[in-house]
Amino acid sequence: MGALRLLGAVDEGATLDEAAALTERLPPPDRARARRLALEVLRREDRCDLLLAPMLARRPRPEIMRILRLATVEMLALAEAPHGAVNAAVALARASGQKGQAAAGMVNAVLRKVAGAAEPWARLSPQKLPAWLRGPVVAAWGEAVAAAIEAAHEAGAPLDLTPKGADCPGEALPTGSYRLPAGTQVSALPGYEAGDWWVQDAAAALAARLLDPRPGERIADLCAAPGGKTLQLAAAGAEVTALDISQPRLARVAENLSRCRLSARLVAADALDWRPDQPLDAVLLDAPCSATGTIRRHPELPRIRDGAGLTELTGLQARLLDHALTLLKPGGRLVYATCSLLPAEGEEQLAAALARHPDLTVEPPQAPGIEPGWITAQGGLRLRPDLWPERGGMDGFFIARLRKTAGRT
Ligand SMILES: C[S@@+](CC[C@H](N)C(=O)[O-])C[C@H]1O[C@@H](n2cnc3c(N)ncnc32)[C@H](O)[C@@H]1O
Repeated sequence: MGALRLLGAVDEGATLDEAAALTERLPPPDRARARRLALEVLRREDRCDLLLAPMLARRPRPEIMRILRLATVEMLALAEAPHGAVNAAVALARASGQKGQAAAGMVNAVLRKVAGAAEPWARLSPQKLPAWLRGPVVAAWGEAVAAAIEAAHEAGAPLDLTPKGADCPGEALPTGSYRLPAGTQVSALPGYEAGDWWVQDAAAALAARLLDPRPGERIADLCAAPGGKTLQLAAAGAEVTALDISQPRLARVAENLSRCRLSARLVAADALDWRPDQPLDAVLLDAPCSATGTIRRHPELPRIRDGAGLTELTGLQARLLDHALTLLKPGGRLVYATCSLLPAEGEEQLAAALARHPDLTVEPPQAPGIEPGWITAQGGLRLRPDLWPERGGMDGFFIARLRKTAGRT
């Protein structure tokens, strides 16, 4: 029932995080299962619809369609017992208002067919990216990479941790993050209370690693919330100013710093209006973006976004980058990052910044575990969900380390 509420809210345009209040009253294990099921369905909606279409005389109303998809995913993707999934779906259909009684018979008949459809299900391809995103991805890396990204999106994301010091649960990754299976209960892991680590995707953790913060350096994290990168900078001993335009989101940075027993100066402000008292050694600019690199964790994103507003976003990214450069001392360094699969927010931003600022140079990404194939011709780092397939992938990111070589950029 909880998963259906979440899926209904996404159909209305909400993100899963925004819809979370709908399951707030459920006991924690039920709430976790509702979210997990909703994620698994959202990763396979198109696949469900393709399988179901020939089994349906006509497309049922949205609520019944959601019940059918949920039971299909339970049986065919999660290998749950058919009789339990079918009975639960029939009960949900019955409970769904006056027309539910009539729909219950159809739901029962269709799901019995679905239970025997493992072979056609396995032949269906993973859900395609929406056209506004697929076009630029295919143009940049080709059809095979787009298909591999789609497969990675369907597979979902493991849980990655960044260690504060040496101790961290999970399997060590070459880049310094630690990996645990998806669905691991974070608060039950050793070191949670002590703040020995924090949750952060392995790709996201590379932005601060490329900046290579040193003890005592004055560094600003200009778009800091919820704070994963601020924690990395503070753990390295830098004197960090963590800035975010959103006060509520900045409160999450404060919580995360407090759990990990780290400190930073917090500033709620528009980065475009902010200046430090003295020029900075380094700036981390993890700019607001389409977040299309995080679809493994937010599979509803392609459903509720249509690519509108991208021009405004890329304009803001360029203005933030230009402003960030003015905050650096001569010779200072800046890492620009976006969790995006769109070259317009990554490779093209870097090219445009280099054209606008002749005394800006790109420094090759240097950090343990970086593979040569991830480095672009211009010296940026292009990370995609289809990389590390044998390890469980990573989020999509573009990261570039820049050096301001002279006084003026
Ligand atoms: C990609 S998220 C940052 C994630 C963060 N760096 C981390 O690692 O946890 C982008 C952040 O930029 C903030 N933001 C957007 N526009 C901003 C602006 N003009 N000035 C400062 N922060 C801004 C948003 O509130 C959001 O928290």
